[in-house]
Amino acid sequence: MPLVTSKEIFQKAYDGKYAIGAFNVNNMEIIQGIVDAAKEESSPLILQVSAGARKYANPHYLKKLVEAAILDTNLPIVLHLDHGDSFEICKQCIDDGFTSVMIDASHHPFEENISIVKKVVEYAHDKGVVVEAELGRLAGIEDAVNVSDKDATFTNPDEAAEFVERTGVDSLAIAIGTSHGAYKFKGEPNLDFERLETISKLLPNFPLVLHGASTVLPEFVDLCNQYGGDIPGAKGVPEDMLRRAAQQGVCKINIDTDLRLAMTAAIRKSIIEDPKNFDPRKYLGAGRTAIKDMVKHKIANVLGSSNTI
Ligand SMILES: O=C(CO)COP(=O)(O)O
Ligand SMILES: O=C[C@H](O)COP(=O)(O)O
Ligand SMILES: [Zn+2]
Ligand SMILES: [Zn+2]
Repeated sequence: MPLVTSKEIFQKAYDGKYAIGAFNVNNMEIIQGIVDAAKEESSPLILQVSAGARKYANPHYLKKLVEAAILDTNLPIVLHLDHGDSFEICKQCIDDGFTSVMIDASHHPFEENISIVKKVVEYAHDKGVVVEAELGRLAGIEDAVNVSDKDATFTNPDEAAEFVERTGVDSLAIAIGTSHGAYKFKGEPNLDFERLETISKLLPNFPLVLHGASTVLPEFVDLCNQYGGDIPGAKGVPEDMLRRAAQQGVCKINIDTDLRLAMTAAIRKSIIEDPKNFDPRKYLGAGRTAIKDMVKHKIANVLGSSNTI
């Protein structure tokens, strides 16, 4: 099966009130862990590549690894650019065969965001590629940019409706209180579900996207810390809030931090518990299994996309 766009997958998810996981990929073990999990769960999948991942792994390697994953599994896989910050990087990925790109011009003023997104939409749609944009601004670390809490802004529902209408974008990332990374809340976790409800009412039958949606499961933070890590006070979005969001028009849920924590915990544990080992396959293999288990858990127990192919 060739790579697919998210169009039909999102429509089914919207109607079925579940969400598709968009998982960040950076190397072979991460890709294999995610894809094996989706295969066992019979779930569609979005593999997303950030600019940082392209820099780390070399775009050609990542593309070929994703192609290998399809050969191996026959799964419907969307290859998506995460947080493209310019028309140029979106064009590059479209020309490289990505089936979906995110143009994140959310740090620009409203009108400028619209005109950058329109340009990407025009180029992408012409080539059968779908586009995600962002309105409002999440706090946390995105590539090299650290958005402070005071610079973060929630999505304005009326602007969201106007933005979608004027850009022709296929999906929209919204800011309702999530943030990137492992430190999402200082106090009790809280998302603005009223705002989400208003946005989804103004945009019926339109797929919304939730970034910064890792749960930061305490057992994995504890495991990292138990084996020499130093990750104090990490906190994420509770799983029941993600389930609730999936009922309200959120069709794509972005997860990176939870994979990083699971893989790091497993590798730390493997290295410490087996000090005589110096074969990378042992600890990277443990990391890959941890990714697979985490993704299976997400698909089956949080996103609800098992057996939807
Ligand atoms: O939104 C993300 C990637 O675009 C990832 O979010 P997390 O840091 O919560 O995993
Ligand atoms: O949005 C952020 C993702 O977690 C990607 O992170 P990265 O830019 O460090 O690859
Ligand atoms: Zn952003
Ligand atoms: Zn993101």
